[in-house]
Amino acid sequence: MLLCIDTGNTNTVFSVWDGEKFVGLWRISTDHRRTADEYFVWLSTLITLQKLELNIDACIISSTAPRVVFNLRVLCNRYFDTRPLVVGKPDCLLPVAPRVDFGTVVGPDRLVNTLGAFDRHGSDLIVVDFGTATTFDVVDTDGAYVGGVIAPGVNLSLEALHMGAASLPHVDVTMPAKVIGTNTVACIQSGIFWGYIGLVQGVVDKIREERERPMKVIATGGLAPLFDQGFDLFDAIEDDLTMHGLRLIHDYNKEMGNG
Ligand SMILES: Nc1ncnc2c1ncn2[C@@H]1O[C@H](COP(=O)(O)OP(=O)(O)OP(=O)(O)O)[C@@H](O)[C@H]1O
Ligand SMILES: CC(C)(CO)[C@@H](O)C(=O)NCCC(=O)O
Ligand SMILES: [K+]
Repeated sequence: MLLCIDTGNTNTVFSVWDGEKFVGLWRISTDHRRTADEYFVWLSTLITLQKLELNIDACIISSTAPRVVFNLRVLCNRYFDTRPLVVGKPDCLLPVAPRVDFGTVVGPDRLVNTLGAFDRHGSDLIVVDFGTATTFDVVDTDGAYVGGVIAPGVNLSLEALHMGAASLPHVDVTMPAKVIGTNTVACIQSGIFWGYIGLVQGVVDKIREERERPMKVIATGGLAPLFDQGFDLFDAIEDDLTMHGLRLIHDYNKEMGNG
């Protein structure tokens, strides 16, 4: 069975592919100080609680936080007796290479998302990920990542308002009933919600204009459903896109006789 690990800047998600489906999905906050032993105690407790019989014999990691990888590698070596594939490292093969400026290190989450989305939806895609950052990844006809857009994430923007302005409280994002807020919280919620609707719509339109062709929009990340309430922004929402991409990359490496 394959253990897939997706480390974002805020959360790290673990899931296991049993050969037919993903079993279990476990989320822990990202912290580079967490040791292999800590991960294992946490993970094995949850696996036991769910009465799952897991035989992990392969691991793949995507991490947007480079410092976290060391301890995740130790986890895979020590507790699962395997050498993990790490997306973005030279010894992890990708079905198609990204086409970006020389020397650019593309976020591994973006590479994984684009490969996952290309497998399910074919070419000419815009993948929108509502994570710590809100990213737009453009997928070309051959499935290659050819660039995109990085904007601050929704929760990061809310946090920044609270941090930077003494009288603004911390607010959770929701869809406000009206655009014009009549109290501070409603004003912030409106700014964030309608601001991001406008951001997504505007960026998608601009990308389509620049590419001069129709492009499907695939959304992923915890907040994607919130921004889809009746606005027709996305052709599909897939909460398992990153896990799907990780599994594909693992299978591809196996096919190529790598690891
Ligand atoms: N209504 C909501 N308001 C605030 N946060 C929400 C809401 N719904 C979901 N979330 C958050 O979305 C997150 C899940 O999203 P996701 O895993 O895509 O991104 P992340 O963990 O924040 O970022 P990263 O992947 O960069 O670490 C959860 O942390 C959850 O708290
Ligand atoms: C943009 C984030 C933070 C989104 O998770 C991540 O993909 C990242 O750190 N990327 C590196 C820079 C780039 O993708 O061009
Ligand atoms: K993510």
